[in-house]
Amino acid sequence: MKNIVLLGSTGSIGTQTLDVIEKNPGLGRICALAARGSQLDLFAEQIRKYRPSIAVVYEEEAYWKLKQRLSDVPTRLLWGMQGLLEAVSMEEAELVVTALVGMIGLEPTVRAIQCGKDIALANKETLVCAGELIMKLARQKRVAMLPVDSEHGAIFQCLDQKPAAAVSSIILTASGGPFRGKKQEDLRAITREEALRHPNWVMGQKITIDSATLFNKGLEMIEARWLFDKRPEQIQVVVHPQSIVHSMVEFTDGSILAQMGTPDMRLPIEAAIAYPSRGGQVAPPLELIHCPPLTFEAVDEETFPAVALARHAMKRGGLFPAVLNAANEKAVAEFLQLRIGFLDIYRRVEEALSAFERCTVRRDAYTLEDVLDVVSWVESFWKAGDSH
Ligand SMILES: NC(=O)C1=CN([C@@H]2O[C@H](COP(=O)(O)OP(=O)(O)OC[C@H]3O[C@@H](n4cnc5c(N)ncnc54)[C@H](OP(=O)(O)O)[C@@H]3O)[C@@H](O)[C@H]2O)C=CC1
Ligand SMILES: CC(=O)[C@@H](O)[C@H](O)COP(=O)(O)O
Ligand SMILES: [Mn+2]
Repeated sequence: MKNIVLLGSTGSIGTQTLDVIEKNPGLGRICALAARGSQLDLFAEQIRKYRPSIAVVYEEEAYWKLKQRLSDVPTRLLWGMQGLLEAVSMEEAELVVTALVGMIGLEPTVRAIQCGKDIALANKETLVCAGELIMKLARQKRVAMLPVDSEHGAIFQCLDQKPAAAVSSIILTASGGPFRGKKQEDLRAITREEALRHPNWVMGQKITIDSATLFNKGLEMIEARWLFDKRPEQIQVVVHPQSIVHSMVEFTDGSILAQMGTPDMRLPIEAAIAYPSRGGQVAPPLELIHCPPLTFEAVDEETFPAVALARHAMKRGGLFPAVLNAANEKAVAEFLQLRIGFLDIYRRVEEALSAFERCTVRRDAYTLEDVLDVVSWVESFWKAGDSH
């Protein structure tokens, strides 16, 4: 039984994590919950049900509302970044599930590792922005980095106990998203609703748009590079529209190991929390006889330039992946607010990378503060773009 801090408990990964724990009573005990504060009814209900020692709501206004509503509950309520940092540092915590969305997860993840807590990592943006720094710290602190992202969970299982020198490449599978088979002209008038309709997974809005642009796969390439300590050239992507093979590892002898399962996030969530054991059945098993044919095809990088942009940032290294990620976060938020079109997401990320190229010298080593400065740099870059 692990004592778990769950950051982002009201989201898609957060609610599925709670479902996994409920279905496996021996797996874990919730000692802290955190959310932003946009779904106060659900968050209050979770606090009443799990009675964590600490509950954090990021927004101050939401905190005051919650404090009134939960005056009869012994849970300590906190707010803001300070609250998140306090939750991940709590003495009793053993495992932190990072299921919040975006770069906001960076500081709490770093603090959790500094405090020696194992990490079940869903929040891929943190590794994209600061993977080198985070993995180095995790090695120093002997902290386990357990991937929740379905592809990385699959690779983690394929790599188990294999010597690093025997691995030639990592093959990430991509569903291809809702617009697979379309050309650039078709993407010009894509609506928000069309982009939010993922063919295989029901997820939060930000990652669903990332899957539609294929930036999700770009971010996952960088996530895999750091999690599994591989060179950029060793990370490949193949489109697999059925999302049944969750990813693969190719070995030096040409043999490929794949991990398969129904497309249900409760499986990788459970594998991460239960590691090194395996939990009970939390999702419908894969019935091979009823599976659709499993197909594989190349990524159309001309129509979907996200993979090439991410590969460029990954090879460039240093703070470039943080720029890619921060610019993508801004662009997706604006697309969701109907302020920019679908193709503008690629344009804005590309412009941010080019502008960063012109204004900085390459720095291979960077600090957490440098990464946070990149967020401010992207903010200013954005404002300058808006005023043109
Ligand atoms: N959903 C999926 O199937 C998968 C998701 N991932 C990754 O997991 C992460 C979470 O994704 P997903 O669950 O889809 O996202 P959702 O948008 O569904 O949920 C995000 C969660 O984070 C919380 N949150 C957001 N900002 C803050 C903040 N500042 N402080 C505290 N909590 C905050 C939200 O709280 P509130 O409800 O109050 O806004 C919510 O609980 C992402 O990094 C995503 O890329 C990876 C693989 C699959
Ligand atoms: C479930 C999960 O891990 C998502 O990251 C998923 O992989 C998105 O699908 P795409 O392959 O379309 O990006
Ligand atoms: Mn994924």
